[in-house]
Order: sequence, then C-alpha cells, then structure tokens
Amino acid sequence: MAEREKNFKFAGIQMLVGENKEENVRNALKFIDEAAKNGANLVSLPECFNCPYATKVFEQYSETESGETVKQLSDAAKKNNIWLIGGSIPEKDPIDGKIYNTCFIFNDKGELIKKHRKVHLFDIDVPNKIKFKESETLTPGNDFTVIDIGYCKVGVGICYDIRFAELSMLYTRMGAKMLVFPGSFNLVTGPAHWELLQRGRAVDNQSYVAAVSPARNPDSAYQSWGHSTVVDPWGRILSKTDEHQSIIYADIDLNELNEVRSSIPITVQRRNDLYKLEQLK
Ligand SMILES: O=C(O)CCC(=O)C(=O)O
Repeated sequence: MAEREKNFKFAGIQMLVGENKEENVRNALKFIDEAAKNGANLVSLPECFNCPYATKVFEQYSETESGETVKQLSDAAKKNNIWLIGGSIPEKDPIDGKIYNTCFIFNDKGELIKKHRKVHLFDIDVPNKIKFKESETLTPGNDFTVIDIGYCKVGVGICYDIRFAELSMLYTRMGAKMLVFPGSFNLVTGPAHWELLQRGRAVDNQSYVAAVSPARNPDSAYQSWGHSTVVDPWGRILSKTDEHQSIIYADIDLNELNEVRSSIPITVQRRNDLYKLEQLK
C-alpha cells in the first residue's frame, strides 16, 4: 500500500492594486498575515501586485532583487512561516539594466529560493478589442521554475505562460504536482479563456492548478478579470471568486492526485515513439 501523502492548504490573494506602491505592498502584507492565520501553508499574490499593469509604468515602478518589496515579502514569509509565491513585480536587473516581469519565491524561513521571470511576454492584438505589448518595455526570462515546498513540487508561471501547454508539461515532467500562475487576464480573454486554460492544464497534467489575479479596479486603465481559481487534477473547480477583493483557499490533496494519475495513467501511455516534448535548456 502506497504511503499516504501529507496535504496542505493553498491561499490565493486577489487584492486590489492601485497607483501607490507602498499602499499596494501594505495591502499584500495584510492579506498574507490573514491567509497564514487561516492556516495556509502556500500563499500566492497576483501578477503585478505592487504597480498598475501598464507597459509605460513598469520602469518607474521597477526594483532590483535587493529592493524594498522583495525584503518585505521575505519578512512576511518568515514571520508567518509560509511558502510565498510573490505574484510579480517589474524587476530591474542591475547588470543588464533590463526590466522583467518577475515572481520572487520565498521559503518558510523567508529565504528567496527562486525567481521566475515571465517566459512568454503578453503581446496580442485582438482587433477592436484589446491590444497589449509587454515587449515594448519588458524582456522575457529564459528559465523554468519548479520549486520543492516539502509537500510536493510546484511549477510557477506568470499569466500568459499558462497558454503554452508545453511549459506546464515540462514542469509536470520535472515532478510538479501543482502549477501556480499569478495572472491578470482582462475583460476580453478572461471570460473566454481564463477558466478553460486552468482546467485544460489541470486535466492534461493531472495536476492542481491555481491562477491568482488582482481584484478589478474600476479606476485602472487595464481592467483585470479577477476570478482567481483553484482546479483539482480531475478538472473540478475547488475554489473560485468574482472580481472583488478576497482570498481564495483550497486544500491540496496529494492522495487524490495520485489516485487520478494511477486510474488514468496517461504519463506511461504516451507514444514516445511517435512524438516527444523536448527540453532544450
Ligand atoms: O493571455 C491572456 O489572455 C492574458 C495574458 C495577460 O494578461 C498577461 O500575460 O499578463
């Protein structure tokens, strides 16, 4: 009989983000404390939680890895004894001077253990609906991010990264049992694809998937879809909210995941003689 796995609690913070960076960070810290008090072991903030989501302001709001935002997140993870996926902030690299959309990740001692720089930049043009070009001011990252939080491995991507099934499949192959995407979809692609993509990634990887958005801010030029969600490996929605500020919680049951993986064993049924996914880096 296989050994029972230890389950854990995930919290996704759907917080309101405005123009005042210090206020945004303070708001994030308050919600992190609340999530930890409610028993969360792994907490995620949303994409761009300390600045408005707009290419023209990324430089102005950017900070380096040794900046105040990273320090405060580290302190919050340590104080609350939680693993923290720090949503994302515009990060300035002090060496190449470029700006990245970066998720800083901390262990329960507050140590910065990894950073994920968004790999796929959000450059789209849906005629008469939405045009956005992150590459106007951002540079893409080139690294995969799978962390081991003790309970299981977790793959981290940022928003548009969820659209690329290959990335999630690679993470799964690297051992991830949960995929977390801080993200900020919009009122065009949100209703069409946000939930569909999460359920798709969950079913094709037999994995837990969480996507954590900022709350919708009526004063903001970019209207976030909100609707932060957690999906289980069977494709069921475990937790989901609307567009308002709130925290979503989900119990991550790794025994249930193992059962799904053993009852529908797609991992060992792949026709590797006909096709393959190749990791080039
Ligand atoms: O893929 C989408 O529709 C939205 C992506 C996005 O907003 C982002 O990458 O920040």
